[in-house]
Amino acid sequence: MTSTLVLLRHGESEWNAKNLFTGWVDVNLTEKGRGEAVRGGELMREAGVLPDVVHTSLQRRAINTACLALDAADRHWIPVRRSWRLNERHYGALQGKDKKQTLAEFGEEQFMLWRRSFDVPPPPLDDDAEHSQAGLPQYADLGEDMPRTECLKDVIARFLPYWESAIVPDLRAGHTVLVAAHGNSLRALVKHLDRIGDDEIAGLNIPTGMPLVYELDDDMRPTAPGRYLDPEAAAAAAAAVANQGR
Ligand SMILES: O=C(O)[C@H](O)COP(=O)(O)O
Repeated sequence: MTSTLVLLRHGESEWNAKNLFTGWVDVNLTEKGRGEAVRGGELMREAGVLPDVVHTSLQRRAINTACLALDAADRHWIPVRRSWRLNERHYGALQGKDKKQTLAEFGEEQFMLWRRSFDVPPPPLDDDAEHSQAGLPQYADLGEDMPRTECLKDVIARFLPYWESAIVPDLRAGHTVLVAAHGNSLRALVKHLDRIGDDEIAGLNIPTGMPLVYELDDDMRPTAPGRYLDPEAAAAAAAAVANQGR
């Protein structure tokens, strides 16, 4: 038996539009981002890929993307589960900083280490800093798990327990599962599914609002490479993500 997994990065956010490092800052979708989410749902409906259950992060750009996409696919009524483990990578002291200015200030090598290396996190964000999430009610239960910065390795470490304990059981039950999340939490999942190496993963960029569909076997291994429902638009949008800051 195979099961179907659909990955959907949120549509364009207000800080994507301003080219700011966002991470755990809870910004909303832009009008364009809302349109991308609706289009993502239409693509799912047209392809007959109809989620039975949705998992989202605790961040409104992913939550609202899931609502808009599911509404467009006539699947607004399915059960929903949310976890901080699906949140965007915590971008540490870079949260709120302009990507272009950061590149100009620190240079290409450091910029890419912070943005795409596997295991180099940006400097941590102080709890009393403007863009800190420390003390927010949605994270009150995290205790020691509350990040102040993360690299992709850290994201994988906090994402995989949720994958195993919450998403895999839904897939094993035969459900088509939608995961509505973020550029780097989805890079973590794609790295795991496609067994992408720690160095190679730097080249993977996930576009906003583009459903990416996997068929998984009983061992939760992809039977074929993941396929974007609109491959041309996805390739162009992924290239735009890669070029942020330039
Ligand atoms: O948090 C952010 O700034 C974005 O959602 C992802 O940014 P990145 O593509 O620069 O990692």
